[in-house]
Order: sequence, then C-alpha cells, then structure tokens
Amino acid sequence: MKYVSTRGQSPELEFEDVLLAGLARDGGLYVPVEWPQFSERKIRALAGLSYQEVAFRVMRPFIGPSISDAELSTMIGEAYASFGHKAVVPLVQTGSNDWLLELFHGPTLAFKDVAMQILARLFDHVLAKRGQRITVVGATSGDTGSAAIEAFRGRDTTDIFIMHPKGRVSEVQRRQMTTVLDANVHNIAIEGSFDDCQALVKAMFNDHAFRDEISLAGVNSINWGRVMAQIVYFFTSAVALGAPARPVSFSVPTGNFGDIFAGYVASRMGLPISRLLVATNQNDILARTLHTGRYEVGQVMPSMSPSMDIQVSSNFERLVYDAYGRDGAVVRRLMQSLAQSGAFEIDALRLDTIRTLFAAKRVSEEETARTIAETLAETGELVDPHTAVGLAAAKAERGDGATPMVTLATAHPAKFPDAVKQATGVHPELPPRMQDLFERRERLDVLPNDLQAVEGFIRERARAVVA
Ligand SMILES: Cc1ncc(COP(=O)(O)O)c(C=O)c1O
Ligand SMILES: N[C@@H](CCOP(=O)(O)O)C(=O)O
Repeated sequence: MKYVSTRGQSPELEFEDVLLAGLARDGGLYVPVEWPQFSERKIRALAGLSYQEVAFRVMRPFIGPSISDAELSTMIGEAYASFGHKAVVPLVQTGSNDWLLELFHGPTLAFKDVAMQILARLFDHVLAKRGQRITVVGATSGDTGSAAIEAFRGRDTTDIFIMHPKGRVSEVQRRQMTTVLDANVHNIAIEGSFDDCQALVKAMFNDHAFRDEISLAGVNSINWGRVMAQIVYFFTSAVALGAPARPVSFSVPTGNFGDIFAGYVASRMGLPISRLLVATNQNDILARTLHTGRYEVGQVMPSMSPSMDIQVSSNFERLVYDAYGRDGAVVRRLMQSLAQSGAFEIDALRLDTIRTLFAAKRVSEEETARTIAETLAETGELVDPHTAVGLAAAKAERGDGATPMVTLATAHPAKFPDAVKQATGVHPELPPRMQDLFERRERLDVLPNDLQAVEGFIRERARAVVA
C-alpha cells in the first residue's frame, strides 16, 4: 500500500515511512492511495473471531510486506495482552437497540490505548530493523499523552515529549503523565490551549531543519498508524450486531476527528454504516461546519469533557480531501484560507456528500451532566463526560431506533471524577493498580507557548539529535 499527502505535494510513501514521518513535508496528512475493500463474504467471515484476529485482518492490507504476518500477529497479541477485558473492547447493551462500546479497558483508561499499544510496537519494530532512534513529540488534551507515555516509556529507540495545556487537563490525566519518571519521558505544560500545543507540533514538523535534526516523529492522529488501528473496533462491533446483513450507526464523541474518521474509513472499506454521528461538546466547530459548511475557528471554552476542548480539528482535512475528489490543490487552498483567516467554506455539493453519512450534534454542559445522571439511573452504567456527550447526541438523533446505535465509550469515568461526582454523587474509583496515583512523585516542565523555547528544550534533551 502506498500513501499520499492530502496536500498533494509530497512523494508517495510506503507504510513504514508514513509511520515514522507523521505529518507530510508539505504540511498535509497521509492517507492510503486507495481504500482496501472488504466484500460481504469477507466481513461475514469476521464473525466469531477474537479482537486480535479481526485486528490482523483489518490492518494487514494497510501494512506493507516488509512486516511479515507472523511479526504483525505477535505485535497485536502483545499490544492487547495488557487490556483488562478479554474482549478488549466489550459491547454493553444500554437500551433496546442501544449499545456502548467500551474502549477504556487499556492501561491508561481511554480509547487511545487501543491504537497506541500497537503503534509503539510498530515503531520499535521498524526502528530496530533500521538501527534508528527517533524523537516523538505529541500534543495532548489529556488522553493521547498518557497513552503514548505508557506505550513508549523505557523504550531504547525513542525519546518522547508530550505537551499538554497547563491547568486544562484533569488531575488524574496530568498525574498519569507526569508520574512516569522513565528517562526517555518528558512532560511539558504549555501556557496555552490544546490547539496551541497541536499548532506547536505542526510547526515543528514544518521546520524541516529541526525535524531532521531530532528525527521527529508524531503519535497524534496525524499519524496514519493511529487511525488505522482505530478502524478495527468499528468492524468488531458492527459484526457483533449483525453486519454485513444489518447496518449499524455510531455516535462518536469528537474532538480531533481521528476516531470518527476511522469509522469513515471502515465505511469506505465496505462496512455497512448507516450514520456516523459527530458528537461535540460546546467546542462545536465540527457541528457548525456540518450544519453550515463554514469551518470557522472560535475561542476554546473549557468544558467538563476537556479532552474534546479542541477548535482546530486535524483529521477533518482527511475528509475534505476525499470530499473534493482527492484534489490536493483544493485542500491547499482551503488550508491556506484557514491559516490566513481562521476559516474556510465547503461548497454545497461536497457538504451534501458529507452529510449522506455524517450527522452532527452539539451537546451543552447541562445536557452532558444530565446524561451522566440519567444513564446511571436508567442503565446502572457510570459514564465519563466524553461518553455522555456521545450518548446525548445518540439520543437526540437516533430516529425510530430501527438501526443499532453504538456510542463509543471513550474514557473511564475515574479519569474525570469531579464531573462524574457532581452529576451523580458517586465517586468513580480508579482500578487497584492506580490507587496510589495521587501519592506518586510528579516531574514536568512549564514552557511558554513559543516555538523557539520548545524546540530549544527538546534539542537539549533529545538523544536522537544529529550533531
Ligand atoms: C476521552 C476522549 N473522547 C473523545 C475524544 C475525541 O476523539 P478524536 O480526537 O479522535 O475526535 C478524545 C480526544 O481526542 C478523548 O480523549
Ligand atoms: N483528545 C486528544 C487530543 C489529541 O488527539 P489525537 O487523537 O490527535 O492524538 C487527547 O486526549 O490528547
């Protein structure tokens, strides 16, 4: 499989190079040149397989022959061995045709573990083969960072620098990152928002001299490997609910558009998905875009679902690229407009195409709190605020209920204890292995939202620096 940049001005790359490249050198995001196709027969054959077996079959077509079947199987087996549930991502029924897909049974209690655990192993495999070291730099609103740190800690091939917005992640999220004291782990609290952190990552990728000097790599969902691994659970859950014979809808709590884009890819691969519901909190740029066609960046408003406090939603570029017939020149023009004026317009024709699969709903803070309380009362499930955003959107948009509606439960409630306690009076407990999280020592550095300052800090500490 070859990969192209959404901006059309970078050379085509093979999987292993895309994995290490992160952002394309023209500023675009990599996507496969074509979507692998799963016929009805091939989808039917997934029924009854383990999560690991489905993961192998879904990811295999995206990964080149340089990684053998045996190597890939081993990596998948190791990646999911640490999950706290045998099904890896269990489906829980919450209504007559309503389901929660629990994606939080990994080591750091959020859906990011599903991709990050395999991504780190793929990185290690490729780097060991090439005798190469890299410097991973990531931006987080709380969950990507902890999952990445957990997956990459102690690895010889990698230094990892994670930037989070100072004071804007939950205390559990912060401590999950800052109490990991391995020498290759570096936490930076940026004086700014998640969007500032993400803009810094992109600016570092676009600073080609710096990028080459430190062998920069990315683990945010700009990295195709992240999206690829997230496609798997759309397949496992849809097949469990009757696909290919029966279409399924998904409500996806959305920020950076990576998770829901994985659902879109599953649909392009042949999985019968009836609706993909973009569920946003009050930071509703995506809901506004799907309603009006105008993608316009506003001020980030802190919310009780802080991991989705995002205005610049990276992966939307991948959807725009497809919607415009994979025309890199159009994407370049739209992204230039975004950089210059903070907005771009999608024309009516493309918007209609997007709306054939996607719908969107903004969920207020009040609705989120109410949904956490109602879900506990009606189903006995304690859900986190991000999942509650998905549930509230699903309830509002589910129509006559004839199609199964799967809401992605993206984080464990114990990551956001204050919001959950306030809504329900119940304090969600961390699993026993994390009970001492609040007693562990923290290590982090605070830096201004300034590219030079951050690059200087990384240059000083990264071991992959070319002298
Ligand atoms: C708990 C949680 N839910 C939902 C999201 C949104 O996912 P995405 O950014 O892939 O849209 C995030 C972060 O991105 C998250 O951490
Ligand atoms: N919500 C995310 C933000 C980064 O998203 P990513 O999927 O692009 O890594 C987080 O928790 O950090």
